[in-house]
Amino acid sequence: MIETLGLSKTFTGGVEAVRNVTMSVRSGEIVGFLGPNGAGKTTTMRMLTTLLPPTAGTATVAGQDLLAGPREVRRRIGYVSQSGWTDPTVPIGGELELQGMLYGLSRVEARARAAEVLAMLGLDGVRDRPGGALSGGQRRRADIAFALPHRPALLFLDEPTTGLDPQTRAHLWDHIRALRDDHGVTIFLTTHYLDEADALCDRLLIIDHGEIAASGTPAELKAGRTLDAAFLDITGRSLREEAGVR
Ligand SMILES: Nc1ncnc2c1ncn2[C@@H]1O[C@H](COP(=O)(O)OP(=O)(O)OP(=O)(O)O)[C@@H](O)[C@H]1O
Repeated sequence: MIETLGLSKTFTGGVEAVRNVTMSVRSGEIVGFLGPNGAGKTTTMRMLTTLLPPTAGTATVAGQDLLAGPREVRRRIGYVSQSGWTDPTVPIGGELELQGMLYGLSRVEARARAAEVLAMLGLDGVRDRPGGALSGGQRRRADIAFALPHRPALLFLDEPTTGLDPQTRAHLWDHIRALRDDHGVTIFLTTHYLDEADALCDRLLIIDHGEIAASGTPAELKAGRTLDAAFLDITGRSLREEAGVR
């Protein structure tokens, strides 16, 4: 579902945010992309979602060449950024219908698809509420709903559970699992919560200083340690942002 070869991004000014990343994500997996602050997670995700051009390397995303067919890639993926898309002032059901029409559905189809997506995420009861009148967990699920009207095969989630309480996070994991189990959506997500990575993900990729530092199932990476201990063994203990490392 995702194959990259030597994917790299150097920003103007010389910051090598992503260096020579070669990785793969198989269809039907939930893959967690972990790394310290500034490691290159969001930059990688923005390249894979066509929002940022790579400076080197190639990638195939959802069966399409990223560089040759970015529009085709966009048709086949959904992306939820850290800040989300939900407008606090607009009722989510109507907004979802509009999104569906933007993706080329007729009004009738868009209404049916909006109802389907709201049901998938347990939001049927709040379809007439504006984003600002939703709880934190409902709001994050609405953010995900806005990435689904066009039935993407692959969903990118950038820190989907940041700021949610433990109960709400666990509830969101159930919805993310159901997207994969019941609707066949492959999931690629970033998180700083290692308990979440352990509980939710089939496989983990750890990026550090722009390079893949480790990959494997949670059990393989842990190898008898906690995932926190494994993460610190792999990425070291130096602070990143304060130290201005790069
Ligand atoms: N537009 C930009 N111009 C210059 N440097 C950038 C730009 N965007 C990101 N960077 C730098 O690239 C590096 C990787 O940033 P990125 O946002 O990909 O990290 P991250 O792993 O997502 O971090 P976090 O966990 O804090 O969200 C950092 O050093 C960051 O400062």
